[in-house]
Amino acid sequence: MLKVDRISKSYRPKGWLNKAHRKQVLHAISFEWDRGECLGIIGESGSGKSTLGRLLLGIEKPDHGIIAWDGQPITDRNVRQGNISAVFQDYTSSINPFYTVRQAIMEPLKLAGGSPPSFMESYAGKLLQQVGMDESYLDKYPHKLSGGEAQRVCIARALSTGPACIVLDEAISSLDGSVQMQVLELLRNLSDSLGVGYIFITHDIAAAAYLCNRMMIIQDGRIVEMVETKQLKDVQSPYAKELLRKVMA
Ligand SMILES: Nc1ncnc2c1ncn2[C@@H]1O[C@H](COP(=O)(O)OP(=O)(O)OP(=O)(O)O)[C@@H](O)[C@H]1O
Repeated sequence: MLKVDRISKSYRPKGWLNKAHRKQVLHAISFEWDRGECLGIIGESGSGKSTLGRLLLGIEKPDHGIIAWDGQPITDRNVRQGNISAVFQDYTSSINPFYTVRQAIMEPLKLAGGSPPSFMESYAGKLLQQVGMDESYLDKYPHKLSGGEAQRVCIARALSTGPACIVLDEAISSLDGSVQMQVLELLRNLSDSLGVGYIFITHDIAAAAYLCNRMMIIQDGRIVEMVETKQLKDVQSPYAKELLRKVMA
């Protein structure tokens, strides 16, 4: 289980001559994520969603507070490995252009070490099938893939280490409408078949409602509401009500 305990984060303003105070981006964020669950983190641009995502992945450290996986600090690479992985919005820069699909999918396992090459050969094909692509893609390079296919490859790569949790940061935002729906369906099916859970970071409350069982709504780096998706229409905070109103309009 992932436990986020009163984390805060600030940044120095950009430009090293800029003497303005550090900007507080996250304020005392606390929540828990349980195995198998899909938690949506919803907020408008600049609310701190991606910053929170980077902290959850241990890419950056909070100024204060602790993020722990089964009681161990997430900043420890060994704790993250095999437990938590990520899919980002920009699938084009997520895949090394000189890697084949096979190499891209196997990259995390190779970095982790310990898997024999013969296993990785057959495993790459299996992962590709799990995301709805056939093995003919294994030797293709990323520029030959559509956006939806490239994002499926990123999902296969995120699955390769058998994580319990995948952090999806605006993972469908760059895809066309119908492809977004296909990827959402794929994520739902993978959760049902493999038991993998998600932290789904998005500005798109409708997409989150489709995939997530619970939603955390953040505004200016603060949690304003934590709500079960089935109770979404009963949100209390004016900000969450306004977000919902925009979707309904
Ligand atoms: N490395 C950084 N250095 C300085 N400021 C940063 C840095 N990363 C984020 N910020 C600032 O933190 C605030 C929150 O950014 P963040 O990207 O987390 O928001 P977001 O909700 O994900 O927005 P978006 O959906 O537009 O990406 C913004 O004001 C941003 O400029």
